Amino acid sequence: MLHISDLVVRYGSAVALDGVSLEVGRGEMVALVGPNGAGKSTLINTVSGQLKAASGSVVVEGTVAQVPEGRQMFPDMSVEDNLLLGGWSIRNRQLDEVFDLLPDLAGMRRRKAGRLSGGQQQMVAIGRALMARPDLLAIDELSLGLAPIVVDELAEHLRYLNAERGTAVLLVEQEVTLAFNLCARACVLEAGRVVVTGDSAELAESDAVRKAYFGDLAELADVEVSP
Ligand SMILES: Nc1ncnc2c1ncn2[C@@H]1O[C@H](COP(=O)(O)OP(=O)(O)OP(=O)(O)O)[C@@H](O)[C@H]1O
Repeated sequence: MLHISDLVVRYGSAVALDGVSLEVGRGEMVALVGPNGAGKSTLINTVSGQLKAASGSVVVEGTVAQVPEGRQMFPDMSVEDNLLLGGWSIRNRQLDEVFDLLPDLAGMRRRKAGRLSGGQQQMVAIGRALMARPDLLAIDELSLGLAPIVVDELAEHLRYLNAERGTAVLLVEQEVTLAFNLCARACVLEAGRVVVTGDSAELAESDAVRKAYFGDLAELADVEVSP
């Protein structure tokens, strides 16, 4: 449902993506990993339409919504009003549907977003993106600044969303163990190019991938990868 072909994106004369091709199937969860500056955010911002391609193509069959890096709440607005901002483009706003998927949000709907914990804000950011009823959810850094237990809970919500609604997920994630556990397939980017794309379980067992791209994360070989 997402077809990226030979994509080139530049910032002025600097090339951030240099001929990237990637496919995401309907209902598939794909992780995008790689070192700092590899082009992960650039790719996701191009998929969501915030950046323009210099050449190549991005085709999405359906709607895409992004959970931006840093969550980008309106801190003085309530959780509910933050969520409603995500539903501006559809007539029948989907608050109840989002509360079904993320029940904790219902209990905090009247609270100011700025008063919430980082994990709660991330849940609001996911809920806000879901208000657009996306076929593809593009998430830039799910775990950034969050405690592992909070991240596990968010990951469980994403698994549920994927299983129940068939929502595809493109996940940019620094925590490779999390990315590989959550997503059956992964794409490794480096310096604006795809180094390897494949089954997360196989990548986790690949010495070359571990040593070259994930430094000393040797425990990856022992990670159990969910189907
Ligand atoms: N607004 C910008 N103007 C100029 N160069 C940029 C801009 N944003 C990103 N870049 C450059 O583009 C390249 C890719 O950056 P990008 O943020 O997409 O990488 P990333 O993989 O998401 O990195 P990180 O993990 O640090 O967020 C880097 O060399 C970066 O310095």
